[in-house]
Amino acid sequence: MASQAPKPPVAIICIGMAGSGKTTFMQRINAHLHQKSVADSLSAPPYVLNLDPAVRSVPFESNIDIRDSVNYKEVMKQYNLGPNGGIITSLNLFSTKIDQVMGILEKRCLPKETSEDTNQDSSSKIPSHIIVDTPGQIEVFVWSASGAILLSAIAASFPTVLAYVIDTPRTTANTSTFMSNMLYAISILYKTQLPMILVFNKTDVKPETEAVEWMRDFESFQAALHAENEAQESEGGGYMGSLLNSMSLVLEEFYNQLSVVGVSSITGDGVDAFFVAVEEKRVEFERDYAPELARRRAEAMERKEKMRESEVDRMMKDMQVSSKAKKTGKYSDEPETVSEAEDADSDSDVALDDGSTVDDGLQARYQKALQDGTGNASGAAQAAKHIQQTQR
Ligand SMILES: Nc1nc2c(ncn2[C@@H]2O[C@H](COP(=O)(O)OP(=O)(O)OP(=O)(O)O)[C@@H](O)[C@H]2O)c(=O)[nH]1
Repeated sequence: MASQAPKPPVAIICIGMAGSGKTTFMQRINAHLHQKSVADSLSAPPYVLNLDPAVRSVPFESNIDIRDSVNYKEVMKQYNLGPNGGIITSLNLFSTKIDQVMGILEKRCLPKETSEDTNQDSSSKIPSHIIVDTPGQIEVFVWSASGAILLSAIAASFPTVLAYVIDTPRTTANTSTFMSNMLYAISILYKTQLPMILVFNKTDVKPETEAVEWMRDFESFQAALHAENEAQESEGGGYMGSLLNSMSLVLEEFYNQLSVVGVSSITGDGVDAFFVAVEEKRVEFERDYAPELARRRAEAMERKEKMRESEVDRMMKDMQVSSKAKKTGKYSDEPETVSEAEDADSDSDVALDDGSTVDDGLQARYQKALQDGTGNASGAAQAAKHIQQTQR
């Protein structure tokens, strides 16, 4: 029986606010996938990318690390930049090497050409997941051109899922912090157009149940909001209260698009549920996102092709002008002498249906007028006769 071709790995991009626990979460899922690869011996360990140039040390080994190519401190010094400018510039420099990065990723992570040999050795195994750590300054990654280049390049080759890591105790401290974090997640979802999993981290400190309830049942969010207002003795919560109230209704649709899991990166609780959500999102990516990505890519290619064609047209016109100029030594199409103007006129004779030209037609009319000696010729013919006689 033919063995099933291995599926390409899912790329998990970990994003989240500074201190939400991205790096600890990465360490946890990395360890989980290493154990899995040893236990089932079907896949290679995960392929790990670190895209945070400013991190001092990471508690896991990366296969590709932005810090190997770009020295963040040196970038800041050389370009006289602050911390955020340094991160953006480092990402920009790294994104210029995206072809090489994707070349390595595709070589290491995509299934090899199928061979008859079913005794695959360990070197032919591919990882089941690619995991990517990103800078804590989300906006620097998500809203920068280089972040978009990196994300779209990965999503073009692999099913890609965003893991939005949330600090549960801090986010559920009050309704407005919770709402701000959800709005942030929405903006990332719409900016990246990739499937997203909300990872409520640090559940060993505070479980995710309250947050999930606020998402799934807007009445419970409104009850929490009401309780907060009462505690603060502000009736109805003023403008903020009514804004949060309306938001909770509007966001229902958004929440339905998300998978939500509670995880403790310290204890490992919820990691299995996270990988179940990743599989769901892989299916969603292939069903909904990949065709849309392919459509956008085809549109971009078409635009590029049209632009290239118009450039070629312009270039051809330029070349015609310059080859004519080469022959004549002149760079303008305007005739400069009378004989040139006559040449140009004769060049521009318009061909008629019977094979004659407009000029031929004029000649015929001219002849006819000459033969018509009875005096009933038209004014033009008489003028022509007169010219002929005077030229004798
Ligand atoms: N109790 C608890 N603490 C956690 C958990 N995950 C992370 N932390 C702690 O949260 C703090 C921040 O974790 P990091 O992993 O460095 O967070 P980060 O998002 O990578 O931070 P930046 O690199 O600054 O963006 C550390 O002190 C971690 O030990 C968790 O699941 N439970």
